Amino acid sequence: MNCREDYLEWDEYFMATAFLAAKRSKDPSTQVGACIVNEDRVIIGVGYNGMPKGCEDGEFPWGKHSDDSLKNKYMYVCHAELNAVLNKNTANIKNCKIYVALFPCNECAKVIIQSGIKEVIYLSDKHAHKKTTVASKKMFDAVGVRYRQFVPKHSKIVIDFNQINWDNMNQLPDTPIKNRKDFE
Ligand SMILES: Nc1ccn([C@H]2C[C@H](O)[C@@H](COP(=O)(O)O)O2)c(=O)n1
Ligand SMILES: [Zn+2]
Repeated sequence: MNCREDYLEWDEYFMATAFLAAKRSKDPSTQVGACIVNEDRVIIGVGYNGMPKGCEDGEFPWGKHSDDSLKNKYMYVCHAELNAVLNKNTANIKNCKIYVALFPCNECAKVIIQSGIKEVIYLSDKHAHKKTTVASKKMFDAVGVRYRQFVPKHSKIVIDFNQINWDNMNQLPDTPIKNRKDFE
């Protein structure tokens, strides 16, 4: 039997991990995830955008259109990249890569640079026109942090919790069809 050919490539795997982390975000409008990977292709930190620990969701705003900036989320929310760096499980993250759904803002760019991350792989650059993004690129260019866009081969990666059961069943030729219904 030959090995599978439709397995995830490394970039897909790490970007998908970032997107899975984003599913934890409580931000009603934009959920962002980030995944930091070391030189051995080991994930050493994952994060998503959220309120700081202890800042209760009921007490802090998720809106963004109030004239009073204290009533908007931007004052409080921690970005996915920041959380991924803070969540790292190793002291040294020099020469790591960070996979992130959106191009990092200038504040995250500072954190990325200071932590020693050397490459940013992003999916969307939809805020390219904003000064925060221009500033990020200016800093990355100045210090030699590489950045490149990830172009997915598959627009969707489906996680089906039932699949593990189906695969096992398929390896058992005698399994009655009626039992397979339990896993549908
Ligand atoms: N690179 C980024 C960009 C944005 N975020 C977070 C910050 C907010 O929670 C949300 C953006 O909200 P929007 O202005 O689209 O309503 O995404 C991030 O974590 N990393
Ligand atoms: Zn940011």
